[in-house]
Amino acid sequence: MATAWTLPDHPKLPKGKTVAVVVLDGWGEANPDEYNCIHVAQTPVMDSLKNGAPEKWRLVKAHGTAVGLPSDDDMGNSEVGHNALGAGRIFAQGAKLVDSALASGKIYDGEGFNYIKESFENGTLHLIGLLSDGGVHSRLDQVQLLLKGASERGAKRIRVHILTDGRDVLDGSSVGFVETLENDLSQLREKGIDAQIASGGGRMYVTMDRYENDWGVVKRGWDAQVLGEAPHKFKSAVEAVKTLRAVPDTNDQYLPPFVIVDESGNAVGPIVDGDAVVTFNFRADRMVMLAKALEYADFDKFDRVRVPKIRYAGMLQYDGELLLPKRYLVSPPEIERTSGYFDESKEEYVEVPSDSGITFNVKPKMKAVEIAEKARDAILSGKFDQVRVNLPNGDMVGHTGDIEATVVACKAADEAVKIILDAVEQVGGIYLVTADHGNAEDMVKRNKAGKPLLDKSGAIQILTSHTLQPVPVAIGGPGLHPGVKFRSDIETPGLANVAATVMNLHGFEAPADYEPTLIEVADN
Ligand SMILES: O=C(O)[C@@H](CO)OP(=O)(O)O
Ligand SMILES: [Mn+2]
Ligand SMILES: [Mn+2]
Repeated sequence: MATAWTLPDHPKLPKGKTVAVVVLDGWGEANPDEYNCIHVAQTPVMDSLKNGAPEKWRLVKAHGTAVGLPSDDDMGNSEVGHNALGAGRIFAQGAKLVDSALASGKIYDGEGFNYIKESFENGTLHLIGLLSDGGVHSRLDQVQLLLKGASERGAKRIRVHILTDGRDVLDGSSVGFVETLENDLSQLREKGIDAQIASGGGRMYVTMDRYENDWGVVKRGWDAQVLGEAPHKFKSAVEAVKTLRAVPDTNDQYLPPFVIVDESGNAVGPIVDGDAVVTFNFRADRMVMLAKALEYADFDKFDRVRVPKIRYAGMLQYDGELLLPKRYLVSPPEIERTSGYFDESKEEYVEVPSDSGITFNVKPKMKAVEIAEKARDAILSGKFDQVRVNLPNGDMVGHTGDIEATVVACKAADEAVKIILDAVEQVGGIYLVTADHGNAEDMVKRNKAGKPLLDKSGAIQILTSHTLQPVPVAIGGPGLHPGVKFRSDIETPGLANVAATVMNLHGFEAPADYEPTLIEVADN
């Protein structure tokens, strides 16, 4: 059925104003202290927006159930935050869909599981993914349930290929996750199932690259997982992670690839013809490159050396347009009628490539100025009704855990906002500034009372991850109708309320099933 895209006119707000939607990545609101890099940094532009509270500045939820995650203990992330921003409604996201499918057992009735199950009799089941309870890309408890479910349904030989995290969870937590998994696998072995960890590596250095930034990352994983080859060989994964972490300047995110070998030095779990493979991340962006390597017959991104004939399924389908992978255990959320990409002839996408091969604390300003100048030019061109821009600094530098660098990053993002708002001013436009989730506003792990936690050596525990904090939404600009202000009757809005708000700023009413707009227009 053709979708009707026509929106009703807004009864009071005019059309034709250029609207700039600025999304600050990893920019939440938290108590001002020394671990709040946004507070420590000089951010005069964002500070002045905040002075517009409560009518022109407010907070919205960017985590948990407000963005379709299983619980309010789940921090926000880019995928779910941008989905809520674009969809204007709350759809259950990957994490939640997998939870439901596992709880109901439906995951085992689906086409995807039945497909891989064919290999259980004579082949090995390989599980590849991020070993963590971060809940951004994957969750350990889901892997544990899948191991149990698959072994109860005939998997006799299982190999797990782990990627250590340290980005959504504390650095150093890899050891505990590996110990937990080893314990589960040894229980399976007691039941006569040949189950072991076969390979591993840190997520940012092995396998989980994204946007085709560096295929070398995926190749390192391929060599270990498929070919059974890696520079480091260990008898056990606990030993591997402990030994590799002891090398100065290493961390969970960047552990080098390793394989587990048997008494004779042979890799215990290369992927061979007849095996089944499941990539257990539910989030797509950092698994889709491996999915291509596993599934495509024609593939020229690196030399795969040996391409095993396998039955492969993703936890979810990672790319709905490429239908990749063809088989998957759980169907991804069906998000329709979004305010996102729908007409190539009317939209232009510009990517300013990030520096590659560095950790962003080395260059915390990133390409903020370049990005802001592109946005400025787009606004000044008069060609676009809406210019949407993402400023990555707070998040990408926040993930490094480097507090000083994150302060520099926040200042750079603020300066970029200034360039964009100045352009809005020049064209008589409107701006809406928000963020997709928190990160830079809190760089330390805290106890329930909010006190920073110390590690054994008395140092603070650095928080590299996103947070549970709300994010700001600010509106303004010379084109904003003078009567527009934030409503006070929506008590706990979230990112999903932003889409209807933006539609109003363009002079339209949002579809009835969208989450309500944040603004009202006072008569004057
Ligand atoms: O880097 C990533 O993959 C995630 C954290 O795991 O961050 P974001 O959601 O901001 O992309
Ligand atoms: Mn983000
Ligand atoms: Mn992030």
